[in-house]
Amino acid sequence: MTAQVIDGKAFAAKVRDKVAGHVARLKEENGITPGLAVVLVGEDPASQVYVRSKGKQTVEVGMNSFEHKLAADTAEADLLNLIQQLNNDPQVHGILVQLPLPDHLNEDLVINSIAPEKDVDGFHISNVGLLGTGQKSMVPCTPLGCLMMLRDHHGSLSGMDAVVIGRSNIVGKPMAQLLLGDSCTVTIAHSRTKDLADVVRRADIVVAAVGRPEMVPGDWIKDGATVIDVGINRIDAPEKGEGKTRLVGDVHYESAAAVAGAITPVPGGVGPMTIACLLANTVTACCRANGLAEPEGLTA
Ligand SMILES: Nc1nc(=O)c2c([nH]1)NC[C@@H]1CN(c3ccc(C(=O)N[C@@H](CCC(=O)O)C(=O)O)cc3)C=[N+]21
Repeated sequence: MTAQVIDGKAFAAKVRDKVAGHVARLKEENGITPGLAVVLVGEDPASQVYVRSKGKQTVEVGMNSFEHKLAADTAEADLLNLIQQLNNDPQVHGILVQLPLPDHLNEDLVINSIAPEKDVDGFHISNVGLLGTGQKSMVPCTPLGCLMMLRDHHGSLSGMDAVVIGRSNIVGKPMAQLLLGDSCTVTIAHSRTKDLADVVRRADIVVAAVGRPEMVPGDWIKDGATVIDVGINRIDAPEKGEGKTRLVGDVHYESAAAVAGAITPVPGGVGPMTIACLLANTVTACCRANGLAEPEGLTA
């Protein structure tokens, strides 16, 4: 089987169009402009590029973007103060603190100081608990984007065998919760899993989120399975010239695409959906904050 390519870039553009429509309606009918605040601590160049692209897309869908860049040696109390200000700012409906934070800052403490209803990353313990108990919450962007693509491709996921490789709080665990919520039989595999190849071979849906370049080979994939590749790994590409690099996923694309039923590429798969879902979560948060009906098809 040669896999159908699930075009995350095109899907993300559709999600952004929907978001833009809701933003326009909020402005026109309610006089409200959704706002997203992004906090970046430190000068990591990759993070800077990424924060810039989030800000640009936020403005493109008609929302307000508030960027806060803090020095790498910012004191924890100062960061907590800023978050408190954003929590209290009625113009700000979503708050994202770019991770990872410098070592001297307590990530859990910082994340849990964000007002849960403004936590558009869905990382606050309240949102984690709400998701785990099937209650309305803010859902982490990357798993939400993966779920949207899976639902779009399959319609119902009920009864399917899903294997999530990776157990991070950011992707693996919430992804498993979402799949369970859609009535999949879910296995969470990780670095200590015995016979990982056999576990993956049973899966109708494979979500790879480990951050190890091309670690899942095609011969682990069941014929016709759907493969969602969350990994974004930059590796050397001497074939492109000296010092050149390229992006690869956690899945070995060519060999997996030869057996899978459908697969997401890297780049152009999960990555663009993550940002689109961040915008979607911001609109959802804005509607909830104002007691308005929330947009359909943009939440889990
Ligand atoms: N609080 C927080 N929330 C995050 O969601 C978060 C974070 N911190 N820290 C950093 C990671 C990374 N991340 C990416 C999202 C999209 C692409 C993306 O769109 N990638 C493009 C390729 C971009 C390129 O060419 O480099 C693609 O896959 O097609 C990449 C990386 C979100 N993160």
